[in-house]
Amino acid sequence: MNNPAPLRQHVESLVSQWKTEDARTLLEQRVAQGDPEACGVLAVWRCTGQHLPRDLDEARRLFLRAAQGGDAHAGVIYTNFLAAGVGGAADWAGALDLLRRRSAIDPQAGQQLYLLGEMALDDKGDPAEALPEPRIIGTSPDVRLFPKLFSETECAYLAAQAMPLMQPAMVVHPTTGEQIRNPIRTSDQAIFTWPIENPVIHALNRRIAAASGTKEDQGEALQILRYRPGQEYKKHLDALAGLENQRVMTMLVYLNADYEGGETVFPEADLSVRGETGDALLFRNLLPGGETDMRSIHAGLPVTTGVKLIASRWIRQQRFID
Ligand SMILES: O=C(O)CCC(=O)C(=O)O
Ligand SMILES: [Fe+2]
Repeated sequence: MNNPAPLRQHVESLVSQWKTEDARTLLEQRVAQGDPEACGVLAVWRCTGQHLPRDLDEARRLFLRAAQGGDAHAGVIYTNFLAAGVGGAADWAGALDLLRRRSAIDPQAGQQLYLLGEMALDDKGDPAEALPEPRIIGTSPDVRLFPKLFSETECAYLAAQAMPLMQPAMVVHPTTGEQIRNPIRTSDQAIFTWPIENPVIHALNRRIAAASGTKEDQGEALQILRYRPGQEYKKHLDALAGLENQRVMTMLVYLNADYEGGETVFPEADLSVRGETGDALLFRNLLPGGETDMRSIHAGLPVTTGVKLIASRWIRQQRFID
């Protein structure tokens, strides 16, 4: 009988001895024999680009095969890829169908179906009804606030999903492009990368895209930021020097309001914003000609009491592949 655990252990042990080629050959042999465990491991390698060139299409096929062989975790990732069109065409109806089937045994799937049922969505997962009209907060830079873009339930859901994933927030190093710790940004963050961007998070990303007049695939992964007392995001520009596909806009959604301090401020424009739960702040980081708008410099002031939670999405000029 096939016992999957030893394969994973064997592969890990080969990798730790720098025998990655042997591990890869073993996995590929087992994949050829239809071993779901091997499909699951290789899918993760293909998805992350660890040990093998990254290939999202191949990752998606392997997650499906692993799922068909009974790997529930691979099934979750496959559903997420299908909903968001990662590694192949999007199939929103197909993803909902998989969620429905899983909901019999997986409360997370049931919760997602409930939240999606509360949203008015079209057959692609886009908002089917008009979004709140934005209030213009400033014109240079362009800053607008969409009251209640997310419901209280959606905000609470994002916060709950993010909590177990919280890690110290990073910034991009200006010359190497690496993610580094920096006292400019002392909050914690959780990032909903593609494998964990479930259909609810995807539908919220589509709502952000619709409100900002952009395509969903221009957005970087949605991040949840948590600021405890004293934590802040010091003055910075979201546009980064040297990016070819620049961060044209930023959308911040306030997930709660029971804290003090923590305003989002634009010192050059003399603006200070404090959203209610579900309010979304959209601002432009670039001038119409594409250069960085230095007036878009902004900060999240230190929280003084309570905990501030926001969702943040940096939106690129064109399709963004992480
Ligand atoms: O926390 C805030 O209010 C600002 C967050 C921010 O600037 C960002 O996520 O880029
Ligand atoms: Fe920012």
